[in-house]
Amino acid sequence: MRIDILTLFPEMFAGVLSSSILGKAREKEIVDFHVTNFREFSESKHGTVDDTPYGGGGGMVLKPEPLFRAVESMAGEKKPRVILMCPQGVPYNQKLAEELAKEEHLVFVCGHYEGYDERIREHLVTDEISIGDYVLTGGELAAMVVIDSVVRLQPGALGNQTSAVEDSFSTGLLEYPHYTRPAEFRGWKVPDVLLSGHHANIVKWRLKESLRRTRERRPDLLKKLELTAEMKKLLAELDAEKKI
Ligand SMILES: NC(=O)c1ccc(NCc2cccc(O)c2)nc1
Repeated sequence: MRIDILTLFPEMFAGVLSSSILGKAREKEIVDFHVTNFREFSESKHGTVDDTPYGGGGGMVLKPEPLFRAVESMAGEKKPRVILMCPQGVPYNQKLAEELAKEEHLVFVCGHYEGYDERIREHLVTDEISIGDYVLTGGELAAMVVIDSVVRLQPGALGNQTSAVEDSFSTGLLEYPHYTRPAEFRGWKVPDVLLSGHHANIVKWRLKESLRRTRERRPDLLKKLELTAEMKKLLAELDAEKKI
């Protein structure tokens, strides 16, 4: 997978793209990152990339031509998904991460709050994505969030220890509680079932705890789920426990 990032602050990406899972994915050639300062594509000798808005008003607007030239310089044989990170975008979630993870080439456009010339939205960008209802100084941090969640889904990215399949959200439920050694820490014990070695009971306990946690913290997620018979049975058990 090739990922291009268009930004005025390329230095922001150095650490993130060379650390941890993203760094390893790059070394394993699972992903090929290219960070470009789109100021290099400005036609003016001063590298101007924004200008005052037609119709007056404060702030500056990002000019279309540097971004159009930058994207056109990197388009390969297939037209890439050109993603604009902005608060007005489609709310990002794991489902969209899984969709983007299937793409061969993604281009992220990271702009700053001044705003974008509408022709960028209308004729260059294929997707507008928001990572949440809040405003950041620029699209860079939002792009890093999307890139992280997409690259970790690439085959081979997580190594064989972990798998993205059991993640929260991939099952549609929140994760069950995790424990590791010691079996008792300051008097706080690991649930016996996890020490029992009884695999079927452990699987059942984990599903029940995921259901408990999801029902408590994110009932909205539970509503969206197609409940299996097993899940309905466990939810009924949780209800019965609550009544005791
Ligand atoms: N929630 C987000 O994904 C998000 C994305 C970007 C951003 N800031 C840059 C920007 C870019 C464009 C318009 C605009 O209004 C702000 N802030 C928040």
